[in-house]
Amino acid sequence: MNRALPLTDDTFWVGVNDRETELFEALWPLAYGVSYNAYLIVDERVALIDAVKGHFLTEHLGKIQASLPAGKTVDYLVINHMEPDHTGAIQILRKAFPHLTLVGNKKTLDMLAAFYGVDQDCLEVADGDTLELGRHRLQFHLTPMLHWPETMMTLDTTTGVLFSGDAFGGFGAVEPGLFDDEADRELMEGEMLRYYTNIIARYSQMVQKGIQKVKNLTFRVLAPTHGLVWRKDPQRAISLYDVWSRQEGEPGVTVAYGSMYGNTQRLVEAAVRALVERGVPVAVHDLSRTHASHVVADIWRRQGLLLACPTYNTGLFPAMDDLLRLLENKMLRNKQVGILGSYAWSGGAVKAMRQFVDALHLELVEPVVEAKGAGTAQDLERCWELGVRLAEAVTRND
Ligand SMILES: Cc1cc2nc3c(=O)[nH]c(=O)nc-3n(C[C@H](O)[C@H](O)[C@H](O)COP(=O)(O)O)c2cc1C
Repeated sequence: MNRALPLTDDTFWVGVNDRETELFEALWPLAYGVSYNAYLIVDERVALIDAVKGHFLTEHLGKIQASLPAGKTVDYLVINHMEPDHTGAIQILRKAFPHLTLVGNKKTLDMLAAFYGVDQDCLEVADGDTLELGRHRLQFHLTPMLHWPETMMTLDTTTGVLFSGDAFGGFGAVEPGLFDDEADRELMEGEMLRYYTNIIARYSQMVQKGIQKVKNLTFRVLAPTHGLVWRKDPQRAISLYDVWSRQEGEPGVTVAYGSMYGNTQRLVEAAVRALVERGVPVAVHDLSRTHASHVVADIWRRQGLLLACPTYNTGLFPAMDDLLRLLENKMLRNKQVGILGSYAWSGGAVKAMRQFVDALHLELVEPVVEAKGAGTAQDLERCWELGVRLAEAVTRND
């Protein structure tokens, strides 16, 4: 989208779509791109709410200039979040708008100095402070760890637009629709879950605190720094983040497995068959083929988890090791977990998966199956039984 889009009479989306970056944070694939949302409020004094990744400055500046009435400049840049995908263009923006004042809280200003050597023309704000632009009144709400320590939200109390920073954001470029009522909601909500699980999930408790804070605010449009702007149903975005941060899964099972030569895969198939025959929704991911960003999102979505891999050099198959470290870092909770593994002499993978389940206080669903090589008929029977038990576990509260 190469033009600014209005949210209200005098508030414009001046963000950009990024379809060039392959990996967000050099880690997470962007199959549908990502947007860096920035907003311009044109009043007696003009405020830019957040900016974009430095690489996209030309397009961003073009949109700002197209929205600025003749003779006006940008007076304030409100920094809700310091991550460089929103601040990378700050030094050039300061040159383009020489009277620009940078608005942030104490932690923002500390990071501004550290990231860009900027300590002039800054306005420090605290929780609840306001800034008058003329007709518009901005109110700042600190929301630490959503998703960095300095993150805050800015509420325009005049128009009821809540600029929420990374909170309630999602992956996915907004070219096919900036607003929730014009976009492919299913696709964008899937990308939102992937954003949540990959970027925000570790701070789920802080998300809960943020949601409590947001519930006390009066607003009608929710405008995050990535993904859709919610003007029709902002509560939908909040309820999605609410469910994800409480780690309430749907009644289904995500299977994450690794297998070099097919032995573990056969064990998995027996368990999956039992689940499918009981009508339990199952998503199966071969960790050697599917990027962890998708696997983690699916794990978050469902109540049940089946982990399966062979022993590799006395421990976990490396792709499983990576996945478990990620889940540990994201503080996975509230899952019912089954474990399967294959080995040839010492074993080790099953023990490590068990330790993971114990360390995260997840619920282990028995039987745990550790088969030697291809496994016996009894091993396959036990895998089937595990599938039955998992099905019971994830549907017992239905
Ligand atoms: C590189 C490599 C390392 C392995 N290390 C171990 C090991 O330390 N201990 C063990 O019991 N089995 C080990 N195995 C054997 C596998 O765990 C076993 O063959 C298993 O059945 C393979 O399952 P898969 O067909 O699902 O890949 C290793 C196999 C490979 C290829």
